[in-house]
Amino acid sequence: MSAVPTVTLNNAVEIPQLGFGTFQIPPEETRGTTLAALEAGYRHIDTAQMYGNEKEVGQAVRDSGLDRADVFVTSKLNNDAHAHDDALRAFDVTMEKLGLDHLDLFLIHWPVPDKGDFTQTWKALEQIYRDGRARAIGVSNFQPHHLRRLMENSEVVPAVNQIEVHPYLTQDDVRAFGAEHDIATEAWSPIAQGKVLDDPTIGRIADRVGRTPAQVTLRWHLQRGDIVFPKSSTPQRIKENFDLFGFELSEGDMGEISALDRNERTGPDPDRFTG
Ligand SMILES: NC(=O)C1=CN([C@@H]2O[C@H](COP(=O)(O)OP(=O)(O)OC[C@H]3O[C@@H](n4cnc5c(N)ncnc54)[C@H](OP(=O)(O)O)[C@@H]3O)[C@@H](O)[C@H]2O)C=CC1
Ligand SMILES: O=C1CO[C@H](CO)[C@@H](O)[C@@H]1O
Repeated sequence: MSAVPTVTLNNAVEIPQLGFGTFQIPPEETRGTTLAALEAGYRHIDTAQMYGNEKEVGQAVRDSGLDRADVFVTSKLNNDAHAHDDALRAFDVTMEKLGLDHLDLFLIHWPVPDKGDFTQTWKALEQIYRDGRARAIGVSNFQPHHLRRLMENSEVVPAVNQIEVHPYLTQDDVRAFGAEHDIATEAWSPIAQGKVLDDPTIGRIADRVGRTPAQVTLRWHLQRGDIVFPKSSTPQRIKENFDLFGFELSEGDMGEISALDRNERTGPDPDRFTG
């Protein structure tokens, strides 16, 4: 099994560049599916209060027999808990559900406008970070204007910004802003929930390198330097999506895939989403 590279976050914490996503895995399946991912070699699990499966993710991590220090666990704050004290309480509930003594990364899930000022929410996350209860804190679905406002009103720079990125939505501007400010980009829905897998360009490259369209797409993300966590409930795909380290895409392949950008989202637009 090849070792997964890590990305060094702006506070020196190391995060495995390839992880496992758990959105839409029903709670009753989450323990088994997450254990299958850990068994396949994944050491980074992405969940959220919104996904309703934190308890089962925590159960899988605890039942895996792995050292806690060897598994990187992320969760995200719900949109209805942005008030400062609500955020602190919601974090406590997350930790109770997970049954873990600390979290590796805690994110503000969305910069929702009507649920309180996210700079106040961020102060709660800073407190959690300073108390050592989360090793790193970050945001999700923030546009550069949200990040600017956050950084003007806070001390800790977010370690990551988790945004939708895939070949049909390459997000060059948000990623460039992150790179400039040492905020790592995490790419959610990295295969656009399957929508890019029938793309003829990706198919042609996959045929040429002898890999699947999903592997080619995930490899494209890794070579761009982003952090990814594809979701699958299918045992064979869980393994397939982890097997990304025995091949490389050429500069030409990378360029062709990046040129597929058509600014097409599978999820909500952060400037319109109200939670
Ligand atoms: N911060 C945020 O706002 C968001 C964060 N996320 C995070 O990102 C993770 C990944 O994104 P997600 O939206 O789940 O979408 P993905 O892009 O990871 O796609 C998942 C879908 O693709 C299918 N699939 C997975 N692997 C393969 C494969 N090798 N071949 C063919 N089909 C495949 C899965 O089917 P099957 O399961 O049946 O195998 C599932 O339907 C989430 O699970 C979540 O952790 C996601 C959305 C928003
Ligand atoms: O994490 C998430 C899962 O997907 C949902 C629908 O796209 C998002 O709203 C949410 O942020």
